[in-house]
Order: sequence, then C-alpha cells, then structure tokens
Amino acid sequence: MSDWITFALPKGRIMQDSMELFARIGITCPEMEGESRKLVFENPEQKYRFMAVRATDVPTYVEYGCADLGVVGKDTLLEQGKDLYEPLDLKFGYCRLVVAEPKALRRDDDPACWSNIRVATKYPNITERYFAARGIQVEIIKLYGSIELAPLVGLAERIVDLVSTGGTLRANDMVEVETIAEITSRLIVNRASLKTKHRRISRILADLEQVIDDEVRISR
Ligand SMILES: Nc1ncnc2c1ncn2[C@@H]1O[C@H](COP(=O)(O)OP(=O)(O)OP(=O)(O)O)[C@@H](O)[C@H]1O
Ligand SMILES: O=P(O)(O)OC[C@H]1O[C@H](OP(=O)(O)OP(=O)(O)O)[C@H](O)[C@@H]1O
Repeated sequence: MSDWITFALPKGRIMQDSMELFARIGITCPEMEGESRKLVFENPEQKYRFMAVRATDVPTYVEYGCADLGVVGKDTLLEQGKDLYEPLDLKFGYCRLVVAEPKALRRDDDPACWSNIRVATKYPNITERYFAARGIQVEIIKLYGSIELAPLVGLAERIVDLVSTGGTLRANDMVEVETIAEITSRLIVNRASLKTKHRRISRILADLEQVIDDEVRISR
C-alpha cells in the first residue's frame, strides 16, 4: 500500500470543487459517485484513496500522516496554526473572514473607538490575534455554527465569520465592518510523504499548478 496516495477532503462544500479539479489532472474516483455513508473511497487502478472528514479535521489527518495530501480552507489553517506544508492555493472556496454587526448598531458605531468588545465566532484564535494587534480587548464567545444568530439574541454585539454571497448577513440584518482575511482553499502536504512519495506527489503538485495557472490566465 505504500505507493498509494491518500487525500483527506472536507465532507462539505469543498469536496465537489476538489474532485472537479482533480479530474482535470486525471485523478478520479468512480466509487465516490452517488450517495453513500462511506468515509473512505478508493480507485485501485490509480492507487488513490479519498477520506471524507470534517473540514476542521483535515489538517490533523495530514499532520499525522494518515493522509498524504489534504484540501482545506485558509481560515482553518490560520485558526489552527499547524506547521503544515501548504504549496498551492487552489483558487476555489473563495470567501472572506469579516467582522460584522447589526445594521442598527453600525449607524452610530466607530470601529476606531472600540476598546472592549464581545465577539461570537468559530475562530477564537484569529479573532484574538486580530484585535490584540489593534490593542482592543476582546471577550470571545466560541460557537460552532449559525454565528449570525448571536447578535440577534444578545449573546454578543459583534461576530467574526465567513462571508461569501453576503446573503446570511443580509437575511439577519447585519453588515460587514472590517475584512480580516481573504480566504481560498489550499492544498496541504504531509512533510514525510513529500520525501517518501516524492515522485507521485511532485507530479500531482506540478499538474495542479499548471491547471490552476491556465484557469487564471483564461479568466483574465
Ligand atoms: N459561505 C461560504 N462560501 C464559500 N466558502 C465557504 C463558505 N463557508 C465556508 N467556506 C469554506 O469552506 C470550508 C468548509 O466549510 P464547511 O461549511 O463545509 O465546513 P464547516 O461547517 O465550517 O466545518 P465543520 O464541518 O468542521 O464544522 C471553510 O473552512 C471555508 O474555507
Ligand atoms: O455569505 P453567505 O454566502 O451567506 O455565506 C456565509 C455563511 O456561510 C457559512 O455558514 P455555513 O453555511 O457553513 O453554516 P454554519 O456556520 O451554520 O456551519 C458562514 O459561517 C456564514 O454563515
């Protein structure tokens, strides 16, 4: 099995974009087509294995070498701060990590005057760092989803969360105040695999880079 390549892919929205990109460099997995509760899928002819994991668990599987390669949002990498080799920006999964607050609060609010605020977020580390760098004291309420609910029920005045279309903020009468980071999905690589499976992995990296560069060139 040692010449197999194992990918850790997030079960959610990134999975499909990942498989579409991999298909463009000839990496496919017919076993993954259709509904299934399976967590591991294989293409024995090509010697590829795909593990479906929680988005936030991808770095762990790659760090411990259970997966050679992983696809994960930059938000997760920034939050977890693991020392992982991150050679490629895959240029999908685009969104922004922002500070947001209710429209009604925004009217008289001046972020330059913030000194002590309460923020609900899935990203406590990023949030802490961001406000500490500006000398703002922040009380962080860690949540695991539906972050936009927090200001509606008085749990926190502000949130730090991802925005893509802006639909969730609008639907909950909130507005963006500041952008913390632009986010895309990244390819991450286990450092030991890079040495032990160098030929296969460097080929995958080169092929992906080519396809991504071509796409960027065409879209210009
Ligand atoms: N609205 C969005 N639009 C585009 N990309 C997004 C959006 N929300 C999240 N992402 C990206 O997709 C990644 C995975 O998000 P997803 O919602 O699938 O998992 P999650 O629910 O955040 O993770 P978990 O299942 O571990 O709680 C995020 O880390 C981010 O990089
Ligand atoms: O700008 P939009 O296109 O509306 O997308 C933003 C929403 O998407 C993500 O939530 P997700 O769907 O992952 O739900 P969750 O936070 O409850 O897990 C994010 O946390 C925002 O709530």
